[in-house]
Amino acid sequence: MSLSTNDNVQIRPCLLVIMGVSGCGKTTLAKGLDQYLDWPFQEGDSFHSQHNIQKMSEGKPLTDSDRWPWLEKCHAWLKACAEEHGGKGVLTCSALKRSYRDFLRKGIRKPFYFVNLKVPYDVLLQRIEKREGHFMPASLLDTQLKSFEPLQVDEPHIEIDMSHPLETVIRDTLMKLQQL
Ligand SMILES: Nc1ncnc2c1ncn2[C@@H]1O[C@H](COP(=O)(O)OP(=O)(O)OP(=O)(O)O)[C@@H](O)[C@H]1O
Ligand SMILES: O=C(O)[C@H](O)[C@@H](O)[C@H](O)[C@H](O)CO
Repeated sequence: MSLSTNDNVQIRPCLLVIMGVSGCGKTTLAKGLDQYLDWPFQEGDSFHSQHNIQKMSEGKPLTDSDRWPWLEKCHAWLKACAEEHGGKGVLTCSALKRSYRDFLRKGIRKPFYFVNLKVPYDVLLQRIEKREGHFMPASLLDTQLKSFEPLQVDEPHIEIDMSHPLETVIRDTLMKLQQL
C-alpha cells in the first residue's frame, strides 16, 4: 500500500487506544494517523493532573491511586466517542496493566481495539534520551517496563513494531486496521 495524505483510507469506525510505555511512540503514531483518519483524537497525557505531571517530572513513578482518576477521564472520553461520535476515536494512553485496560473498555459496546506499540529496549532508551521538551525523564523507563502487563489473547488488539521509520509504521497500522 502506498499512501499520500490525500488518500481516503477506509477503516471501519472503532475506538483505538494507542498504548505502551513512555517513549514507545504513542503520540508520534497518533499524529501520523490523524492525517489519514478524520477521527476525534485525544492525547491521554493531557488528562493527567498537575500532581501527576509534577511527580513524573521529578522522576517518581505514578502509583495506582495516582492513575485511577486519570483513567476515569480517559474512559469518559472514549465513552463519549462511542455514544456521540459514531464510535470513532483515537486516544493515547499507556494502559500498562490489564485492570486499567479492562476499565477503559468497560460498558463500551462499539468496536474497540488496543494498538500495542513495541520497541526494542535499546531503541526506546535512545529515543527517550534524545527527546526534548517532555516532562517524562528517561529514568522512569525501567519502572514503566516493570509495570507493563503484556496483552492477553482475549484483549482485542493489534501490535505495531515501532522500530521502523514512521512512514512504514503508519502504513503497517492502517493495513492492520483495514483488516479488522
Ligand atoms: N518510528 C519512529 N522513528 C523514529 N523516531 C520515533 C519513531 N516513533 C517515535 N519516535 C521518537 O521517539 C520519541 C518518543 O515518541 P513519543 O513522544 O511519540 O512517545 P510516547 O509514547 O507518546 O511517549 P510518552 O508516553 O512519554 O508521552 C520522540 O522523540 C519521537 O520523535
Ligand atoms: O501510566 C503511567 O505511568 C503514565 O501515564 C505514563 O505512562 C505517562 O502518561 C506517559 O507515558 C508520559 O510520558
